[in-house]
Amino acid sequence: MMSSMGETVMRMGTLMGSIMFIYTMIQQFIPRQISDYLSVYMHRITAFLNPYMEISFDEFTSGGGEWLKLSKAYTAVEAYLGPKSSKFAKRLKARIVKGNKGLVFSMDDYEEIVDDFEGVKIWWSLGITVPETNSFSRYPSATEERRHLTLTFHQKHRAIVTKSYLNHVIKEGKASMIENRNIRLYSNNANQGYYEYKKTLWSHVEFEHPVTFDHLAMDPAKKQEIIDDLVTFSMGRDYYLKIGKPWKRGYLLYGPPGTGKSSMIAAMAKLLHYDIYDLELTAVRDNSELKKLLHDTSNKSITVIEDVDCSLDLTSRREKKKMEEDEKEVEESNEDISRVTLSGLLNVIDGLWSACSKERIFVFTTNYVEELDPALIRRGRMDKHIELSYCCFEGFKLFAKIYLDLESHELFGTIRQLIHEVNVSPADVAENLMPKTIKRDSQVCLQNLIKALEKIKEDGKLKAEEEEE
Ligand SMILES: Nc1ncnc2c1ncn2[C@@H]1O[C@H](COP(=O)(O)OP(=O)(O)OP(=O)(O)O)[C@@H](O)[C@H]1O
Repeated sequence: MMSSMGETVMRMGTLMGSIMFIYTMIQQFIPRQISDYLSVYMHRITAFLNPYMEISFDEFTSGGGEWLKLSKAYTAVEAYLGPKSSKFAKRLKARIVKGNKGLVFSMDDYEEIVDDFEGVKIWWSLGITVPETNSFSRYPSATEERRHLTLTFHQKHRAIVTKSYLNHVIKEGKASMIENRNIRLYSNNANQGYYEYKKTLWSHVEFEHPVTFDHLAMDPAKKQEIIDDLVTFSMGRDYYLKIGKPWKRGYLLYGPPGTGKSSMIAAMAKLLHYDIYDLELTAVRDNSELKKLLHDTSNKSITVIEDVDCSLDLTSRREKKKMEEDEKEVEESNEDISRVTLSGLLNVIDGLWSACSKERIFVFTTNYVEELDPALIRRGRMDKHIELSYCCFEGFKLFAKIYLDLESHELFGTIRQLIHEVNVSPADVAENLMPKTIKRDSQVCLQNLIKALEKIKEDGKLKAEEEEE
């Protein structure tokens, strides 16, 4: 059925081609006025005989002057067709695209594939045009052959194709582009490119942190609760629209050093496939620069302020300094100091502009939650407070499984007891359990950990005795 429809379209094309050929021949022997008059009818006849319509997407659009720029619509359609092409097209092109996880497939030139949308058949084909130009161009891209993707469909489906199908194609295509590209880690060390257009507020690297939620040692029920919360948020577009609130969520991660706050942020980004914007608040000059920076982040992203207590401390220290020194001196010494205030920060999280973006997550981390201003972390601003704490026996078992492939061992009992008695961070457990040599000797690794835990216990006792005295 599919191929017979394809053949029908092809036969139509051939018929139209023949009619146009005959018409062109006749045109040469008849006067101009009659030819113009006939051409109106020719279009009507061809439209009547051919019930199929075409929409095409050009690979390049004009970038001003002779420059051409890659069309966003074409790229999205190409991304949408990628998986279908690798499944159905007989000839494929494969290429490596910078920032993508693997090879990117697309259909080869003059290839055609069929798509089905709510029972409507749509044909996609990839064609090439070579621009006719005799002029010499300094910009080769303007004269090179250009590709275009064309979709053909029966005109009775015009409404469904133009209203629903194309929206679906662009949306899916963009989602697939995000899905397939590597996560990026941005930081606010301004990118000082030589050229003006290369200067950006954020610079980025590919984010290749291997940690996922599977690697995080924490209470399994709590872990699952966080995963569910994140997934529900990422699918909450309609919910946020319904309740009339911006589609954003704040997480406050707190706990002693080495309990996995940074690791959890990496796992969050991996789970949702969001970019991370690591905002170093102390490097931001003032509230208006902060606003610009936040404006410049993309949707589907996590903005992180690590050790937020330290960043905001700086503000109060500066204020004290201001009182101590005379105004002029302060101005000079403050040139390199951040003037970001708490209210400035609250404004960018909650202010009107925050409603202009979608799918944004804010994460603040701190080792000292009690020192934070309540206004900063009140529920609604930081929707979920997550405490990351000392290592429990479950956490140790996860490390033993990952590092040593051990489900159980006679030394597990001793370790369970010790972990119960001392406050030890997951980072310390991981560090002391990790094999020190390439050869993984489980017995030695477990004994190393026991020694470390016993030392922590001893140190704790000594400290307690000193305090008593
Ligand atoms: N809960 C955990 N699960 C698995 N690994 C952990 C956990 N906590 C810490 N680690 C390990 O310890 C190291 C340090 O952890 P991480 O930087 O995530 O902790 P942190 O809480 O952000 O520390 P800090 O407050 O000092 O920045 C990482 O290499 C990580 O692999």
